Amino acid sequence: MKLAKLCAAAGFACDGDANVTGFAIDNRKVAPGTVFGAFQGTQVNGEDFIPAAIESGAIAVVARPEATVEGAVHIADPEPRRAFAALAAQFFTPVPDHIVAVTGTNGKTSTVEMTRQIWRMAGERAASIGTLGVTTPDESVSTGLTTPDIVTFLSNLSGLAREGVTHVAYEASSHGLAQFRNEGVPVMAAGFTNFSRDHLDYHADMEDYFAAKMRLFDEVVTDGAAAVIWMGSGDSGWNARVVEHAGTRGLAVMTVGEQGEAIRLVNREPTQLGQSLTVEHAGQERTIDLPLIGAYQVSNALTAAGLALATGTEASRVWDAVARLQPVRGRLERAAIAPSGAPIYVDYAHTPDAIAAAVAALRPHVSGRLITVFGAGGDRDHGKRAPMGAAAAKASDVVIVTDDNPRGEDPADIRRQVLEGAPQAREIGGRREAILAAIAEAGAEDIVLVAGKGHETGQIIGSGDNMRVLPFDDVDVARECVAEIARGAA
Ligand SMILES: CC(=O)N[C@H]1[C@@H](OP(=O)(O)OP(=O)(O)OC[C@H]2O[C@@H](n3ccc(=O)[nH]c3=O)[C@H](O)[C@@H]2O)O[C@H](CO)[C@@H](O)[C@@H]1O[C@H](C)C(=O)N[C@@H](C)C(=O)N[C@H](CCC(=O)O)C(=O)O
Ligand SMILES: Nc1ncnc2c1ncn2[C@@H]1O[C@H](COP(=O)(O)OP(=O)(O)OP(=O)(O)O)[C@@H](O)[C@H]1O
Ligand SMILES: N[C@H](CCC[C@H](N)C(=O)O)C(=O)O
Ligand SMILES: [Mg+2]
Repeated sequence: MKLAKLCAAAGFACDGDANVTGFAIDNRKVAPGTVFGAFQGTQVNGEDFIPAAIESGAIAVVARPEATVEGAVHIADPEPRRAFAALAAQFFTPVPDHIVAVTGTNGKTSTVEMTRQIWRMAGERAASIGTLGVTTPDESVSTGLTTPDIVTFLSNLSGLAREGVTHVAYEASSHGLAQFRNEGVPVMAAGFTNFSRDHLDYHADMEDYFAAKMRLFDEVVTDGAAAVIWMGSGDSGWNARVVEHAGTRGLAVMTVGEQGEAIRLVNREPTQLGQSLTVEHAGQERTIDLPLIGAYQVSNALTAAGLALATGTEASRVWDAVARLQPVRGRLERAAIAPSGAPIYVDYAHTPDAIAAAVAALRPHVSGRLITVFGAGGDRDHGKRAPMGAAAAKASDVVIVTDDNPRGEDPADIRRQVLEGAPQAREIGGRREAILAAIAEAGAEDIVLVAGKGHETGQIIGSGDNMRVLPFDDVDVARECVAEIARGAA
């Protein structure tokens, strides 16, 4: 496509009859004919790479008006990331017809994954994009980030459309929203799970973090899109504020939950293998046996149901699918059974709220003690560490504080900060040793919860040039520890 035509389609004025061959935000990925996005980042200023990008064949550079661009067209915009997204979206077409996005502090991955499952069971060709990577009807590929960079995101979407995928649910992280990493495509429904402390290393405060998430409703979704918003019984006022944002934008608001109007959770009874839900939708009350444990998965499943309904999936098919949902990898996943008989669960809880939710999910199933093993990630929000400790200590019987991706920090320092919230907890630095100790001590009536890493397959040690990722998968390690204890006992 010619540059001028692309600009016009995106609402920019620019000259150029050169053919655009691609888009890049890293000068090392520029090939002849590329449009280069030069952004000021947290590590370096992308504008410093403009000459190198032009040297490699960039025909146009999207950058702030004050940046210097010589030898290529300067597409100047005070918000170059947004402008770049708008342009690139004209290039990577077509995209699937039914795109929905989910934001919130916890539950995004679970909700997009469940939305994908519901669509698939209803007979659609569906995919999801998020922390677990890109999951299509045929395969799953990791991207390394929850919300990939804009070029990867848009090229994935057009690639999915080429493969015949018609329905996509993607996870919109606050980083992704703040950096315009997921713009330009028609989003027909947006979901909101919940809001609580996280990422205050990146966002100035809770209001700033919330404002990043609200861009999804204020700006990213198409006019008239649906807004599927969880409204639980114990929610903080944040969810009501999302309803206000959606209303102001004129979106079709669907509230879901105990306080929901479109989908109302009337009752929830834990059963041995899941929970029995009474749900009211479109004037009809239904009982659904959800084959998953934990109140938090009910929120995610019903939000996913709302998104599927908002994209036109027939109600009876949606509710049938909810009753057949498969567990999401690393979210209350039962990894193994200890030789004593105690089940060992792996969960991705890495915020104070998520730890509280994971512990609460298991509590009704424990007749003995709940033994919780977890740590906090390095080079991330320090202020969430003590509250994570407190959340674990409040509702567990035994807490073991260990390591979780120390990155560039001293792991002992991170543990000390977590222990400030859980002074009675035990400290065992090595994650394998901690998991082994928990399983070894668990009796037949106990449950072990290993929180924080979920589906992750590595422990990140060091940063910058010294960063190493040591293979580490909580599910595998739990199984190995069980085998080791069984061997020792034999
Ligand atoms: C803090 C953060 O979000 N950083 C992300 C951001 O980097 P940045 O824009 O600050 O980039 P930078 O490294 O300063 O470089 C500035 C610009 O110069 C360019 N550059 C740089 C070097 C060079 O030689 N040439 C060049 O052109 C870069 O491509 C970039 O465009 O954009 C990059 C490209 O999209 C991301 O890879 C990078 O993620 C880093 C690795 C990261 O760890 N991000 C985490 C915190 C993150 O995004 N997490 C969220 C939230 C998870 C959740 O809660 O679900 C996620 O969505 O994954
Ligand atoms: N609706 C919810 N309410 C409270 N806690 C939840 C909810 N859903 C998930 N959690 C907790 O958060 C953890 C992470 O869930 P999930 O991966 O779905 O969230 P996420 O928003 O994608 O997280 P991330 O921001 O890291 O990508 C779960 O393992 C669970 O402990
Ligand atoms: N085990 C992880 C979870 C990280 C979740 C991710 N979404 C983030 O905060 O970037 C850690 O703290 O390292
Ligand atoms: Mg996620």
